[in-house]
Amino acid sequence: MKTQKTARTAAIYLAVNGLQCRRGGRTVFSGVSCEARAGDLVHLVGPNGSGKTTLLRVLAGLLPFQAGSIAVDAVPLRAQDIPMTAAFLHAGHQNGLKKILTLRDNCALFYKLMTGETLDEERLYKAADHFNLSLLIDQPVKFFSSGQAHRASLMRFMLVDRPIWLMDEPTVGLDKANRDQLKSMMQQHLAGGGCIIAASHDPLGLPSIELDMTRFEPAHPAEGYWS
Ligand SMILES: Nc1ncnc2c1ncn2[C@@H]1O[C@H](COP(=O)(O)OP(=O)(O)OP(=O)(O)O)[C@@H](O)[C@H]1O
Repeated sequence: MKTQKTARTAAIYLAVNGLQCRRGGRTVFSGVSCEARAGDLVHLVGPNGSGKTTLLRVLAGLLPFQAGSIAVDAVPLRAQDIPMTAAFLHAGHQNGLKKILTLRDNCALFYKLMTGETLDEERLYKAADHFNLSLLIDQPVKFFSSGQAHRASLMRFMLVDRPIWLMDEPTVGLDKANRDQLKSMMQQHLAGGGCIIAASHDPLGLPSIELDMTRFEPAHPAEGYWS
């Protein structure tokens, strides 16, 4: 097994400056500035529609931005760099699991796509055990409950090593035991020098820097709506 390079160093530093994003012909936010260093958890808060998911998707390179800059360790990300950046791992509302495949095959596919390498059993079971999914490893994901599928999505953070985690509502649908497992996974990542940007209406139960997205809403939020 080739050892994955550990990208987590004390140097990791995400700087977002004056970011603006327009969707559907209207400005969702402008002037978003924040920074996260090794060990920082940035908690995005704000009511429905305030732009939390949009910001995470912009950082993940899934949506373009119209003004401002994103830099990792002082290296600015240009639009064309973002899909290939090794810095981020994003989990959005959609879990990205192939329903017809087993959990094992989903993880192997994800790992191959992210690293180009073959997933080994030790890494697979370590992540599955953490979210109590080992007994389901050979089940097609279509038979999973929503909480099990969400845990399957979360366990992928343990499969690959990316310094900056982008998590959209990571606690949703988790029972108490699995919320604790999520918290310990996040804690380990932060202690290892990673950083996390997480959108959540729930408290995350960890020390965090709060970023209230309502600060960046346009002055006339209805401008540009279809009706
Ligand atoms: N595909 C889209 N096209 C155009 N506008 C969109 C699209 N998806 C979302 N929006 C708009 O972007 C704004 C921000 O939405 P976003 O999903 O980022 O909010 P959020 O803070 O994550 O909300 P929630 O708490 O409900 O998850 C909303 O006003 C929404 O209407």
